[in-house]
Amino acid sequence: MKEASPGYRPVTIFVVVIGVIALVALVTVAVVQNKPLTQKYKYGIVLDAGSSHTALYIYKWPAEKDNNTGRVTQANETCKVKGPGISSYASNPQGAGESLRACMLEAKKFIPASRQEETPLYLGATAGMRLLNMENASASDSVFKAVEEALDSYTFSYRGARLLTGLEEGAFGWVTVNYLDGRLTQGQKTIGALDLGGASTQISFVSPNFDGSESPNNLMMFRLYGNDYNLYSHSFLCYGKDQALRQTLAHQTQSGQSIVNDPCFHSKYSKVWEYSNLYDTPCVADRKPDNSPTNFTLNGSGNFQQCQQLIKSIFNFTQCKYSRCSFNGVFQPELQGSFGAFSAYYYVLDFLNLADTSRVSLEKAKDKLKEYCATPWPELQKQHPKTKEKYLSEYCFSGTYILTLLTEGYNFTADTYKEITVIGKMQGSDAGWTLGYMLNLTNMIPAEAPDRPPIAYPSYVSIMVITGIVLGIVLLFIVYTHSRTQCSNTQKIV
Ligand SMILES: Nc1ncnc2c1ncn2[C@@H]1O[C@H](COP(=O)(O)OP(=O)(O)O)[C@@H](O)[C@H]1O
Ligand SMILES: [Ca+2]
Repeated sequence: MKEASPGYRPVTIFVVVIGVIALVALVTVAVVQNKPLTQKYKYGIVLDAGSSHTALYIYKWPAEKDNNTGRVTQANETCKVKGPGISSYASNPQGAGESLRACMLEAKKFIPASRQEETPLYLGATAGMRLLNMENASASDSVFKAVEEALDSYTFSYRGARLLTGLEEGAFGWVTVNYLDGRLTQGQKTIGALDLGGASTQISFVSPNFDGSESPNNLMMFRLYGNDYNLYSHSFLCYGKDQALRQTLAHQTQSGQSIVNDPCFHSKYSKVWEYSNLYDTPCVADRKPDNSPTNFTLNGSGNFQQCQQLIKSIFNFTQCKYSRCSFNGVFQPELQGSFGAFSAYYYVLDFLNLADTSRVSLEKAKDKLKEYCATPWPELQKQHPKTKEKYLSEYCFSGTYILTLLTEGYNFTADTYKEITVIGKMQGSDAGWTLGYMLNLTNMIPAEAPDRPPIAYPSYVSIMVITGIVLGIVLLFIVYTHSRTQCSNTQKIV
């Protein structure tokens, strides 16, 4: 009877124990390395309240990687708020809040209900509100209040609406493009950022000798993933393309004339401007001529060179109290490295087919623009029947403004112009300050390099292979001894 039960020998038990340990190790390593198996996302919302319009961006990142590297991306197409920017609601602040409704409802539809309460919601306003604040501080306060009340009424985690400083606007644009390009985690060379808006424009880059000592107001210091950056950044208020255009118009209407022949607009183009409307911005208000008629008529003459001369007149190159300046007495260190140019740089240069700077040199761009500006307005309208008339009529001015700003203003040369990449989207996310702003406010870019994965990849693979082999041997061994025991028992019974 005793022999009938299969007696396990100590060596068998030992091997089985080793097998179980190996199995547990295998499962543990696999779980630690690959958790979780299904991807879950967290979300964040940023509203960019620009001078010309407001846009809503939704960002998403893997739920388990709040604090990890380069994983935040734009979740869907930008929602463009209908109507003008919030700064245009000075006389109807409630309207500013209500205008955001459609995009907020779209965000509610897009973000899973279970995530909405924890989803941070920010609104940042830029140069349009900076101008309104200068012009009429109580009106800008009312607009902010109305917008805050509206945003606070949604299920998201509302974290405030505020006016960004020009320095922040420039710096967060720089963070965005470098983050999306994966340049921050390993401390690679960064790229500079060029942002062109309607009311202001920003330039931001790291320059080797810039430490802020010459011009502390242009310094933004970052410590990201264990690397220190002394970023130079400047925002030129009134040098976004809409306000720059107004400056050129102001320049041409100083004697209160009723007709202006403007080289930055196409021949046979004509538009009536009200003096009160043109000068209704702090960028030119103090230059309003005393005895002007109510209106003036702008007639285009379509001449690139003359347009460039006119645009140069809005830059002041005479005074500079620093070792070097861009324009208007603003310090700018030596240009350094590559640049990414986005927002209106992209809209305009893309439309004009000048965005590929590696193929279209600065000289070629000027030639093409010369030809473009010389195209009569009716012909252009025929060629682009679907393009918004306001944009279409202004591309000659905007293109000329961009080339003049870059070369005369920032001192880009034919050589350094090639270093500019015109960017619409990067890895599916729009370039702009919003992503950098959210990453900063949610502390999603750690100051120090993040921890490595629990086990380095080569060790992980080795552990898996060795345990796999051990397990295999153990199983074979068990099967072998078991069948032998069975076999000898059978023989004995027989
Ligand atoms: N498709 C387009 N073509 C040309 N210009 C555009 C297009 N879309 C937007 N813009 C312009 O881009 C600029 C965006 O600036 P915005 O962000 O509103 O202002 P700011 O950054 O100065 O507060 C505006 O001048 C707007 O008219
Ligand atoms: Ca902008």
